[in-house]
Amino acid sequence: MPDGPVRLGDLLRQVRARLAQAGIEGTETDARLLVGAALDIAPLRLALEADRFVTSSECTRIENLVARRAAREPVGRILGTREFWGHSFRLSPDTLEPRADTETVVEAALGFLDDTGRRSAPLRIADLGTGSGALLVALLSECPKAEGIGTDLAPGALAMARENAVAAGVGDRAAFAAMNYGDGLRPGFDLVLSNPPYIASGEIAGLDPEVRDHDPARALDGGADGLNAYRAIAADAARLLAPGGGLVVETGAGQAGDVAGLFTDVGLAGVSVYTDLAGHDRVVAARRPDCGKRTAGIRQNGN
Ligand SMILES: C[S@@+](CC[C@H](N)C(=O)[O-])C[C@H]1O[C@@H](n2cnc3c(N)ncnc32)[C@H](O)[C@@H]1O
Repeated sequence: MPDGPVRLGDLLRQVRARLAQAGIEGTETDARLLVGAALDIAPLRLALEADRFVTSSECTRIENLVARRAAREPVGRILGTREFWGHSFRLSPDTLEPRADTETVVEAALGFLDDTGRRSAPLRIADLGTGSGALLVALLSECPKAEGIGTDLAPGALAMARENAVAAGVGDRAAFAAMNYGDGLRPGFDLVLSNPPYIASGEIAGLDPEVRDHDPARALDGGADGLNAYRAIAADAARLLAPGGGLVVETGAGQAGDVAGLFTDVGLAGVSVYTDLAGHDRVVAARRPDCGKRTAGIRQNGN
């Protein structure tokens, strides 16, 4: 960090160089978020103040945050919050930091509701392994008459999810409960969502430090082949879903085909795969057949 007076624009460039040296990609966004937080300036406004001088106490605050990021702590952990679907989610050591790719689950679920004309209808939604509550809160914020329940094994995650639901203005329609996926839930859900742990146990040691050292192990570890959670959810899906109800899950790299097979094996219909913004298979969706009624299938992106 600089010894003498420095302008904000120059300091931002120095922070980016320091983060790049530490092997971090996406330094522009990280630098803006960290410097913006230290100065209490919205990241998008920093460019407007590029010529102003940064005081030495401001430099110290920035240095503290940048040193943590250079040691590979994720920005969301440093700031204690992460944006998801336009809402701010507080994080704790018990919660996964929600990822932008997971918004594909929200898009697929909303596409399913729109295809069946139910986005504005009274709905029951379950989010299995809710973490920070990201998926449930996003869906409730888009579906005004829906109510939902998020489950998790981590009590700290459930407390944080509850807080996040209240902050997002959907707390009166959200409940949270400790259980193994949907084991203790009554049947009849219109939508079941999950972004479960899906990393194969043996791959966890090789993950980036941001993930391996900062996301809770329980949020990552999907067992020997990474598919344990999908087996459990598939086995309970026909019980949990109302006829015509949809199941939408996030999947990891190379897992979509296996998960689609698990869903087909338990009699779910309309099994479809959605890709994320990078073009990777990211989500598998299916529905419980609705005997006698005509319901739309779940679309693949772009169809
Ligand atoms: C990958 S994280 C997803 C968190 C959040 N849904 C999101 O998308 O950001 C998986 C979550 O599942 C929870 N979990 C792990 N095993 C579970 C189980 N057997 N039953 C319920 N939740 C579980 C973890 O505690 C963690 O919060």
